[in-house]
Amino acid sequence: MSSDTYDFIVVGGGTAGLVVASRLSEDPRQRVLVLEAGADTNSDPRIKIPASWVSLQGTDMDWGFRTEPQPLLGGRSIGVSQGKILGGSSSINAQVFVPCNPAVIDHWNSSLGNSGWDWETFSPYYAKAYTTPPVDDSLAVKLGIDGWTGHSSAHGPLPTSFPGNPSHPIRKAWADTFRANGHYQTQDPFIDGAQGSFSCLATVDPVTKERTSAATAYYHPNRARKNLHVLTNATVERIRFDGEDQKRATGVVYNYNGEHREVTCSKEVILAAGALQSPKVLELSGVGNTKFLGKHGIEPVIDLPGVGENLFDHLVNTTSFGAVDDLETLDPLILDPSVGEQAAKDFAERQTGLLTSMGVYTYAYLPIMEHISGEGQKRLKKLLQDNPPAPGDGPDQIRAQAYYKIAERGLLDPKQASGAYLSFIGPWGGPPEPGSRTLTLCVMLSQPLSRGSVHIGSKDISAAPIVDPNYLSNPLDLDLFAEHMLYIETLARSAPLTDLLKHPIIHRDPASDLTDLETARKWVQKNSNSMWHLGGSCAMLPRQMNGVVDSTLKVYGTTNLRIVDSSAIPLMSTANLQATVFAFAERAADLIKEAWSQK
Ligand SMILES: Cc1cc2nc3c(=O)[nH]c(=O)nc-3n(C[C@H](O)[C@H](O)[C@H](O)COP(=O)(O)OP(=O)(O)OC[C@H]3O[C@@H](n4cnc5c(N)ncnc54)[C@H](O)[C@@H]3O)c2cc1C
Repeated sequence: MSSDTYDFIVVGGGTAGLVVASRLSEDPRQRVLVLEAGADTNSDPRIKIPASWVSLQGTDMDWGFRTEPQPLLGGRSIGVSQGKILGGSSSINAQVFVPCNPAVIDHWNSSLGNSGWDWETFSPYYAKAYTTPPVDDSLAVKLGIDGWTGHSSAHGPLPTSFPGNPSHPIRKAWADTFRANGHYQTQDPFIDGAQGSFSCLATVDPVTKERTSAATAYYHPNRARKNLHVLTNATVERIRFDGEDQKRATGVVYNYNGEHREVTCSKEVILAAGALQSPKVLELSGVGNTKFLGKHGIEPVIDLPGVGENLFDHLVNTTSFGAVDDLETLDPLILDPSVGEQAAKDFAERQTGLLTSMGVYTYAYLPIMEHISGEGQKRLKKLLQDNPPAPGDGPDQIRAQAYYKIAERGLLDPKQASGAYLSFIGPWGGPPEPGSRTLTLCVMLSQPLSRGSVHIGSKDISAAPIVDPNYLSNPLDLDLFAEHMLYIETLARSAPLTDLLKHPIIHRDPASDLTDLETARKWVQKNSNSMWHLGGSCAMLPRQMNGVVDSTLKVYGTTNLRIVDSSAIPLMSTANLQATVFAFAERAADLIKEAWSQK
């Protein structure tokens, strides 16, 4: 297809971009162009093999961004990887596929003013995106999901599976430990993922055992469509507009192999460059805080002070324990080249073995209030009361007040998850110890109150954005996180999970032996890192809260520019983000189709 005018131009062929492009191009009359800065290197074995995900960071398939030094993380600047490849971050991520808690999605509507975005409307879009793997009764017992009263039945393009060794003892031990303490999830979390433990799905094909992604599931099967054109190695520099009060996006300027090109659209420009670069494309196009743009010599087109603000992320922290000698873990894969060779052979010839595992099998969404003393509960409540948002009726204050109310109602509620726990069968963040096995327990702070920003540092398209998530800047976040980390110590001593660990318990890093709140706070600051779940930087919020897109995902002040990726998500997911991004993009595609079928 050679045409310089398309109906739709999608900026960024990542997770959300490819979902939307594939759905819009189902109608052969719609001509859809996707411009992606990365290449289609999805056949690289490092992408395909589930266990290789860690080795992708820092390669040319990762934008390799880092944060500004974070004062509350001891001044560390930490890595915030983002996929630079067709498929975006879904092609380099850790492949965990878990849903958000329904109460969080309901807040998008009830507390954040996005009419029509609640669990009832949104949850069918998870099912539209992925396919559930077949599970018979005996497999359900091994996976620890035999107590589920309901299983989701989804038939979307994205194949998923319970990855790695289905009989791995962590699954049953995890399920039985949480059954014993009353926090076992009683049905598939995609049906009503309230809280509790579960064996998690992964974007790993149940047959080939290879990674699945937006590229393999949404683009590759449809690449023969004559009306879908995907151009890789094409970096969008800015969006062009015309019109007076309401701006119309007329097309984009992009760089292809060093050459500046332009392409126009008759219907919409759809921005899907991810949480760190959708704001960048807007700012380079003159959409953002006018005063800030002026400082960089960019002529303002639309004054939208919310662009690049409200950035959120999940911090993750871990404790690695010495595991019993016969536990299957990833340590030998890293330590012993002969194990690596055998694993490669098993994977290639039989699609079995250690390489089929990304290392994460189990999750638990837990409320902290149930696990701490009355004194601890009082202290957390007081911290919340002592750190209210700034008073006032400016848009930033109204937004901060809305998030604070959500925290008041949810974060300290014993029925709602404030942390997401997971196990990793190997060392996380450090090298393995020769001759020993490791089991790591990890926590993400589900709903931090701290917010940061991401902005351009200059007009130069090739310059990295300035990323400042402002981690732990709200004092409640630090203490909540520290309390969750302390609970890891309780879990490590709870049967039958504790039977998988060596006794007396060995903490791989002595500083992770958390005895009280103060040691836990120190460990949180020293050892927390990004879980790469960035979002919120072009949030779907009312304009009175400095939102960037309305509830149809249209950028304020424009007639035909939408944002469909993680940057538009207004309140972060309970745990990992990709399932929610896939569902969000599926809904976005329906909204766009609806809008144009009415015209
Ligand atoms: C290392 C890592 C591990 C993760 N692990 C998990 C996990 O296990 N489970 C989970 O649920 N989530 C995980 N995530 C998060 C999840 O993958 C992301 O939240 C989600 O994929 C983001 O989707 P997106 O569409 O917003 O952005 P992306 O998928 O990142 O897509 C943005 C695309 O836009 C392109 N682009 C950017 N700028 C331009 C431009 N100017 N012109 C053209 N193209 C451009 C990028 O190259 C990219 O392809 C992980 C993320 C990372 C990075």
